[in-house]
Amino acid sequence: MLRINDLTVGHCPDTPVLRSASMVLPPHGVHAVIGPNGAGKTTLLHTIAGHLRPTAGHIVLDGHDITGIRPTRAARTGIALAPQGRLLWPSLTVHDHLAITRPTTRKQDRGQSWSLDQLLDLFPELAGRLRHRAHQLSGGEQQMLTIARALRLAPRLLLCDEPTEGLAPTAAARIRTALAGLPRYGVTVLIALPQTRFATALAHTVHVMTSGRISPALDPEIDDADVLIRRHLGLTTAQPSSGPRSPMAVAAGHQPPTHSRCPSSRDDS
Ligand SMILES: Nc1ncnc2c1ncn2[C@@H]1O[C@H](COP(=O)(O)OP(=O)(O)OP(=O)(O)O)[C@@H](O)[C@H]1O
Repeated sequence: MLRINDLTVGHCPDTPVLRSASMVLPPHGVHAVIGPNGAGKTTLLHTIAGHLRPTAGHIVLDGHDITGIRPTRAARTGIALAPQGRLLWPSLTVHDHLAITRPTTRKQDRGQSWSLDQLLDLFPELAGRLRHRAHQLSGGEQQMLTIARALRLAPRLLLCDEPTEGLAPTAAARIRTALAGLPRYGVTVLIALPQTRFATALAHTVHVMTSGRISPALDPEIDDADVLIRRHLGLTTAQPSSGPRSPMAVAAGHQPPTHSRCPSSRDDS
């Protein structure tokens, strides 16, 4: 469904965050990209969603080159983003969020259209909260609303950035169950996560991102995530006695790109 070839993109000129990153996502599954903070997961999702323009490489969705398209066109092409931090409108109610979000997807690119009732079937917790404002919701309910709002766009590809961030285990498990069910409705899901365990419990394929590069796909049913992460980092599988214990801990100290905030690379002129 999605093919990314040799993608290079950054936020600041001459400072790439992703460097020749490549990955292939088969359709109708849940796929995860995992990696430590600062590895570039959000940058990847935002580039697919059209918020950042790559300086090299290609993004191909169902055979169509969508490299560098604008966010509105990405939405029309069937891509929706459930962003990190949720970015809800605090003073609008749950009902408002779902009522004002409508598919802009071109008919031929549209995935399943989600009515309010269908979204409440997916997230029954929101049914009793329709008149509540977003800021009155729990973290788990806010995350459900974030995903529900993205589904209102009738996407074929849902990008989910750290959907369990800050959630209690029970709320995280609810989100996991909902995301795991989406391929049944024809939605392909790409999730960015810092933790290995959640990804391997949910995803059909897992990619590891470190220092702006993406590993080949790992099948969590067959492969051992820690082994893959170690291999990707160029470490031996043997555990050094005095070294860091977890591969993710190693990855966290594995030279994430460091640079100051600078204006976005998108040129809107
Ligand atoms: N708007 C921005 N301007 C400049 N640099 C940025 C901007 N957004 C992110 N970066 C930098 O890009 C790099 C990758 O960040 P990104 O958010 O993509 O990583 P991540 O893997 O999603 O991490 P996290 O889990 O912390 O969100 C980091 O070095 C970060 O500081």
